Amino acid sequence: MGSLAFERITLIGIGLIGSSIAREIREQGMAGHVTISTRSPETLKRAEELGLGDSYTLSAAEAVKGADLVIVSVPVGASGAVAEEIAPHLKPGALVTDVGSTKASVIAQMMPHMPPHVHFIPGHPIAGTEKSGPDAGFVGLFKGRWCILTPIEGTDRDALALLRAFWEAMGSMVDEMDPQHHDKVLAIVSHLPHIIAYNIVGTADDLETVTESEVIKYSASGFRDFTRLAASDPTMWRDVCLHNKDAILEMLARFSEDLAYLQRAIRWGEGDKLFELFTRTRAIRRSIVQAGQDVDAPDFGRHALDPK
Ligand SMILES: NC(=O)C1=CN([C@@H]2O[C@H](COP(=O)(O)OP(=O)(O)OC[C@H]3O[C@@H](n4cnc5c(N)ncnc54)[C@H](O)[C@@H]3O)[C@@H](O)[C@H]2O)C=CC1
Ligand SMILES: O=C(O)C(=O)Cc1ccc(O)cc1
Repeated sequence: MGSLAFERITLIGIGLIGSSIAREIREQGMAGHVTISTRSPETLKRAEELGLGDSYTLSAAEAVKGADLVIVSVPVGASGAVAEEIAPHLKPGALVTDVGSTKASVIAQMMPHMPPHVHFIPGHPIAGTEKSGPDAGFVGLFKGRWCILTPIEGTDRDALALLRAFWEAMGSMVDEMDPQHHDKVLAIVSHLPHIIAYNIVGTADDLETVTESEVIKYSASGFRDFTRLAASDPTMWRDVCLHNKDAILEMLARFSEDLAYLQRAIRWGEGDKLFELFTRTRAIRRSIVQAGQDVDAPDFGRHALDPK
């Protein structure tokens, strides 16, 4: 086993994120035994075919028995039901975490079920792709990416340090954040971009004159980047929208105001306003690239002409 090792790790949900964690655990020998549980028999069978764990069960309750670390990687809307099912079977001292894209709602759903003898620490790796399912995961997904932990007041320091070490072993950089703050930040940097992508691709699809011909034909342009995001998992993103409603609506209101400003500048031919905005945003892109936050995965919509 590797230097950071758990006797038994249980993964509930074995899609893109769960299976990437499983692959990394396997690669690094981080567990004596990995139990995998998921809702659908087909996905469980596929996880077994891929050899992602040591044992497989459709029962989340069975899966968590004796586990030292339980990682819940299901759509955020399913967190409460999973917590309710596993709670009575958790071993005293077990560390329970999740990877959900929203945090306040996951805490509200899971916390009431958590027995006092376990450590529940919510988390969110800021790493992913538009793909889903157990085949989509890969070793290295979390490398060099942030993972945000949103510990609840009174969280055991040793348990927190252990979860931090776990994500560092996954290759991530770890930050701690208040859950409400997390939800606001993620609303603008992740949730809105996806909503905008779903919207623009939907609009293009509604414009019947361009679909099935020009949209596909000329998609090697900016539109292509949007189609990647808009191909993301519908269940996952439905849940994100429903479970980070307030922060998303707040950011959408700001977005609409700023869009109206842009619309007005275009209508009135105010080139200086457009130029000023486009110059400011270009600087942001460059600072992200410089900070090493540009991603290496070939599928991330990067263009050959992007700044290095
Ligand atoms: N896809 C991404 O890029 C990222 C996703 N996340 C979060 O990670 C979580 C999982 O997302 P993905 O792995 O991408 O999704 P996925 O769709 O690839 O996998 C979801 C897994 O959850 C299982 N599942 C669904 N409902 C369930 C239930 N009620 N009980 C037990 N298992 C259930 C599915 O069978 C599947 O194994 C979500 O909460 C998402 O917000 C976090 C970071 C990035
Ligand atoms: O595919 C992309 O570009 C992403 O933004 C991946 C992603 C999706 C959801 C998250 O909560 C974190 C990362």
